[in-house]
Amino acid sequence: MRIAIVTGASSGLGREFVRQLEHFYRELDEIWVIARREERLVELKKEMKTYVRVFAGDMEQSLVYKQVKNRLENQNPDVRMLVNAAGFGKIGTVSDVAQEDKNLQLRMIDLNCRGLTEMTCVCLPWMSRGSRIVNLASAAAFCPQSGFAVYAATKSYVLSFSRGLGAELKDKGIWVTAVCPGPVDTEFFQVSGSAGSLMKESVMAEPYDVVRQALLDVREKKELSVYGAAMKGAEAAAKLLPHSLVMKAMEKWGR
Ligand SMILES: NC(=O)C1=CN([C@@H]2O[C@H](COP(=O)(O)OP(=O)(O)OC[C@H]3O[C@@H](n4cnc5c(N)ncnc54)[C@H](OP(=O)(O)O)[C@@H]3O)[C@@H](O)[C@H]2O)C=CC1
Ligand SMILES: N[C@@H](C=O)C(=O)O
Repeated sequence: MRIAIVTGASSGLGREFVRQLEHFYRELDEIWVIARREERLVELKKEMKTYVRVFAGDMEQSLVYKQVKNRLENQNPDVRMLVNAAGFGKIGTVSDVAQEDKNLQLRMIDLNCRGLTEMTCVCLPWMSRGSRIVNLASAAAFCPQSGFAVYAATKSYVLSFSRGLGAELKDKGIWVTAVCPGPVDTEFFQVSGSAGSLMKESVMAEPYDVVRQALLDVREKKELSVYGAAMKGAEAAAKLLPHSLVMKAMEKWGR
């Protein structure tokens, strides 16, 4: 049995991956979806032609990883693709965010870094030649960001982890792609707080376009998927210019 597993499938980019996977990978027998909001996952299941198996659980807790692992052990499927999309951010200085909720940034690190790593480790034994791992990093991974410091750091982790893991798995024929979008019009900003800058609003992308580009890049075994000219420019700027300069520009126009 060939399956794909998608975390963060109840909204935004994760949900869009599930929708488009059906068209990109017609040979899939099942898609396993993970998020806390079960009713959203059930809605998604109803609209899909492919069988969707729902795992409703909090990836900050251990139970859902055990449930996925048990199911993998029982069914012994071939995991053709893992999409790690579950994640969140919070706009604000480190001390402001901590004052509002002292655990929030620690939870962010837990989900964005530990959760993504744990789900990858759970799935890896069931992956084989040609399987893909797709990790949702962000353009925020390219350079530190004041006013979004913990989030940007978690996404740098995701980018670095994806590259290192990709190098480890190359000989096994398992390909890892880090997806690094700029702002995308999802519920992300309801959680993080408003994007609130003209610059961000002007480059806001649609989930459909970002995911379509990502799946094309995944097909081509690209290490990185960066959607749109603006974010390609941001990636180049972060490579070529001192980060202190990029950070100043971001502070002036970015938020
Ligand atoms: N939108 C943007 O501008 C960008 C987003 N990204 C990244 O893309 C990924 C997807 O974000 P996006 O789709 O935009 O945002 P959404 O807020 O729309 O989706 C986030 C998803 O993560 C799930 N999630 C959140 N917390 C948990 C948890 N504790 N356990 C299980 N699932 C959880 C949510 O499901 P539920 O609440 O039901 O649990 C939801 O399905 C994130 O990693 C984000 O950092 C990267 C660049 C840009
Ligand atoms: N890229 C977005 C988050 O990851 C943002 O710029 O807010």
